[in-house]
Amino acid sequence: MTATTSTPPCEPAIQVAGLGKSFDHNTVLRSIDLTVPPGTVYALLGPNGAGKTTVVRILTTLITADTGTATVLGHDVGRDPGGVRRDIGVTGQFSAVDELLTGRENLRLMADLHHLPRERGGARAQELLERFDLVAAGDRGAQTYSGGMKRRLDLAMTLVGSPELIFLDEPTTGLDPRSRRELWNIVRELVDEGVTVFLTTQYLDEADELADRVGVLDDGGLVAEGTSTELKGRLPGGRIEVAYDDPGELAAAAGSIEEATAHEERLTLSVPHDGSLSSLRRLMGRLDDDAVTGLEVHTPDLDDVFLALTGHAARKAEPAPATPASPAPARGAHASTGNEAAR
Ligand SMILES: Nc1ncnc2c1ncn2[C@@H]1O[C@H](COP(=O)(O)OP(=O)(O)OP(=O)(O)O)[C@@H](O)[C@H]1O
Repeated sequence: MTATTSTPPCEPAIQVAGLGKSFDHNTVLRSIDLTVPPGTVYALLGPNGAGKTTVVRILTTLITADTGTATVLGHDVGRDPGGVRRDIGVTGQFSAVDELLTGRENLRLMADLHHLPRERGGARAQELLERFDLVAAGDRGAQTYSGGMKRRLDLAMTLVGSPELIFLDEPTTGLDPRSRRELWNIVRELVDEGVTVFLTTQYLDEADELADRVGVLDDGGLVAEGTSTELKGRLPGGRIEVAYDDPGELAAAAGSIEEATAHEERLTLSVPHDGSLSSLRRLMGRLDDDAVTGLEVHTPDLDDVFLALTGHAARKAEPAPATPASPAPARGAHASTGNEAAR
């Protein structure tokens, strides 16, 4: 499957400026700005209640913003919601899968909603069952599926219409580690095919693994934005520890690398490091192979970044039971697929 690309290559897939939203007197989003280039993954990272789903709901035209502007694939979300809905796919926190139908029937239903001719719809369902490793289970009722299988089917249903941009709202919450990895691989494949992905997550490792850019949302404000490496690079504390056997060699190295600190008692040299491969390479080029006995890279992780930026911890991946705790809403409930948005 290849995503159709109607957006000119240089135009951002998503462009948001000054987006604000309040519910009654509760200000949920305060002037959010962000840009997502086509064919990339943007992760909106934040704890429960930060406002992530509200951003997704505005960008997918389910609700309107109070202030600011947003364009999605060139369509203004306020003036041309139909254009947005036509070109996107959305997989929400609650599954759109109808458990009374088989996997194949769910996919065919989506194909019907996209007005695919019958034969084409059948072929598309088969193609997606194969792609999502659901062929063996395709003719079984979806109520017999594991949490990971349901999530894969849900995403497959979103892809029936070959959207060029997909929104994934907390795609792996509640999945076990293996199912999370499977889903990550699927997301990577989609991006390789040119699909743009906007995902929300509470998981630092998910943002780290998947995203080209990460926006850190806390209490309705974007407190930082950048690549995962850039965000980590903002923190002091990244360093490379180089070990020696010979105090003379250590002293010589400390003399030649001015930003380094020698720890004579443990025979190590500590060199500040921004976490990039290039700075590691540069340092390696300056070390004497014969003198060095070991090397360790200490890099701050996104958890450190989050704590430093917000003053509180985000959530670490914690495998939950494979079956989602919440029942699936009836078909037609909000924010399950792009097609839902279109109805
Ligand atoms: N329709 C609504 N009416 C009133 N308040 C709402 C509504 N939708 C969201 N909120 C409030 O907005 C805030 C942000 O909610 P949102 O669902 O966007 O957060 P989130 O970051 O997606 O959280 P989670 O990770 O728990 O899904 C919360 O305080 C929530 O109670």
